[in-house]
Amino acid sequence: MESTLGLEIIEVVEQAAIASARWMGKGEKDTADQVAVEAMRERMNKIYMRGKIVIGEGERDDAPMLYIGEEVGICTQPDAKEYCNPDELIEIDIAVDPCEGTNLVAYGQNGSMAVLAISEKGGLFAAPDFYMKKLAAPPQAKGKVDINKSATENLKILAECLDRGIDELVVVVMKRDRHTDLIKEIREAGARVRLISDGDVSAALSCAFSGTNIHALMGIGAAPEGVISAAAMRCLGGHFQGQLIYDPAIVKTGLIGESKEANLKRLSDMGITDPDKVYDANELASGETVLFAACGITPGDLMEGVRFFHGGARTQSLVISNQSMTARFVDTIHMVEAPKTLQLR
Ligand SMILES: O=C(COP(=O)(O)O)[C@@H](O)[C@H](O)[C@H](O)[C@H](O)COP(=O)(O)O
Ligand SMILES: [Mn+2]
Ligand SMILES: [Mn+2]
Repeated sequence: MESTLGLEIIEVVEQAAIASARWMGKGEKDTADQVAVEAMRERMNKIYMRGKIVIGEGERDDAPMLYIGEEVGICTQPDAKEYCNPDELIEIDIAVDPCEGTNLVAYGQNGSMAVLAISEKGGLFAAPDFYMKKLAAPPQAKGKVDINKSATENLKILAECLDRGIDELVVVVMKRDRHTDLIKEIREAGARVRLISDGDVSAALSCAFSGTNIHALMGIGAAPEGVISAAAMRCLGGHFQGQLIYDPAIVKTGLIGESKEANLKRLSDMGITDPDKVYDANELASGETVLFAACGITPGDLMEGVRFFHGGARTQSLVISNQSMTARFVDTIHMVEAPKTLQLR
């Protein structure tokens, strides 16, 4: 599945990132998101593939593009019969977040990216738009830290695995009221906390790379982003666990506004029999083939943001494959017209 797909999806995230970056710092989060969605979809529909969106835009708000269930790829288009035989292609599932960190883009802050994950049909957990309690950590701690343990215990384990003191650990936590106790506990255990306003995919991913000075992600973010993070962490051999959060009282925000009972019913209707199950990366991204691609919109810990210049733009992306066992950083110059200069770095 992946030989040319791995290359094409770089362009998919690049185009989304470039489109969104034009709205960087303009205070218009919806536009920054919408243009990324349009650009991602347009480029995706040029790929010779039979894809279906399993994690996409607005599960419940009737999003017009990249909605869950939308078929994407040139072979799913109305005139497809003219140039491709869909029966020759395997069906693939796609999870997208064309603008992960819309607030970050709108306010010119670091850490936003265009991102997607791909697997064969059924290879990605079709998470509902619920919250997810997450624990991400470097490969050395895989299977040793545990989301069921306290933050204090996990920090002790992490320090041992990384052969450093707890005071030499940095944990990323989203700055939310629901994390007040967690932040207190991490600080009391001796570790340092890096609070982020948005963008926990970038934080999870950063745990897999030493040199980012990020050693764990703890706390509750969105479930779809958890699946996308898990896809990358599975390929990178990092630790990732996620547990769905369905009780509005725990998250203390309006996103899952219904009652706990209604949310439990919704999970049961989806066939989720154990709502409290802790999923690991292999379960959230269980496919034989898993591909992940991201392109920085604003600068981040792993990638540069989009930089525009006269006649073009420069992007940095990351494409990860569990088949070729590669994590490839791709630096691209996009030439809209002949540029006056092309800078080497
Ligand atoms: O920050 C995020 C926003 O993503 P997006 O809407 O695509 O710009 C994500 O990384 C978070 O995982 C998540 O969506 C968030 O924690 C849920 O929102 P909130 O209720 O504000 O915590
Ligand atoms: Mn997001
Ligand atoms: Mn988004």
